[in-house]
Amino acid sequence: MKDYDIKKYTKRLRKVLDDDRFEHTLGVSYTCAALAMRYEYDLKKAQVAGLLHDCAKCIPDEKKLQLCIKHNIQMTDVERKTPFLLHAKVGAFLAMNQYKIKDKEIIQAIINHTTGKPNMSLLDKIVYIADYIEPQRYKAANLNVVRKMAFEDINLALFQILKDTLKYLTENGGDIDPMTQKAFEYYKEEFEHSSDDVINYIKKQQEENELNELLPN
Ligand SMILES: Nc1ncnc2c1ncn2[C@@H]1O[C@H](COP(=O)(O)OP(=O)(O)O)[C@@H](O)[C@H]1O
Repeated sequence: MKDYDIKKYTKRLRKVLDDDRFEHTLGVSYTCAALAMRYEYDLKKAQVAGLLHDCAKCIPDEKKLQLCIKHNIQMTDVERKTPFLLHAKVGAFLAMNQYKIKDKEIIQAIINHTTGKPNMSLLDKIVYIADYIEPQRYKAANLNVVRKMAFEDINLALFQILKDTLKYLTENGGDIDPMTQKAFEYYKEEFEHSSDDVINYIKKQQEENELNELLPN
């Protein structure tokens, strides 16, 4: 197994992230580890990917843009207009160059953690989902359902998060990176009956008397 110095990464992150982001980062890392246990993925790699996913989050937008130009990191039009999205690519760059991460799956998972993408790897899915469900999160739609679903059917949980994120972004205006829509379409095709699956899943939970308030009668 590769040697990842989790203590050292954590120490550095404590310095470069604000308090809330640091707490979120720890939550994501532990949730990644829990999902990795469930889906038999390498625990250390999942923890490291979770730990580093937001390592560029507290860099000001202007600086992120400069770093992309300086290091020839390709930007899409949406990223140029909405530079907070660049924390994913800049984070992957820092993971490689400052944290000396060489593992391609970890780097890819950092790149994909904000928008998702079609045909995500298991680690991509673990980080993307952990970012949404980690214990400190409280605002997103259907959180209780998705938290449980994530440990029962990872693809269904992924699909539901993509769907709820697109709904949230559409309702709240602003630019939407088309990659999330592409990811949604990809997984929608993969489960032709996925909407039914999600509704059936929620109904089952209702029958178990756990989540009564989530569906209209
Ligand atoms: N396709 C997209 N286009 C624009 N914004 C997006 C897209 N997907 C996700 N976001 C938004 O990007 C923001 C940052 O996401 P993320 O990287 O997960 O950081 P955070 O941990 O702050 O939520 C979130 O508010 C999310 O709603």
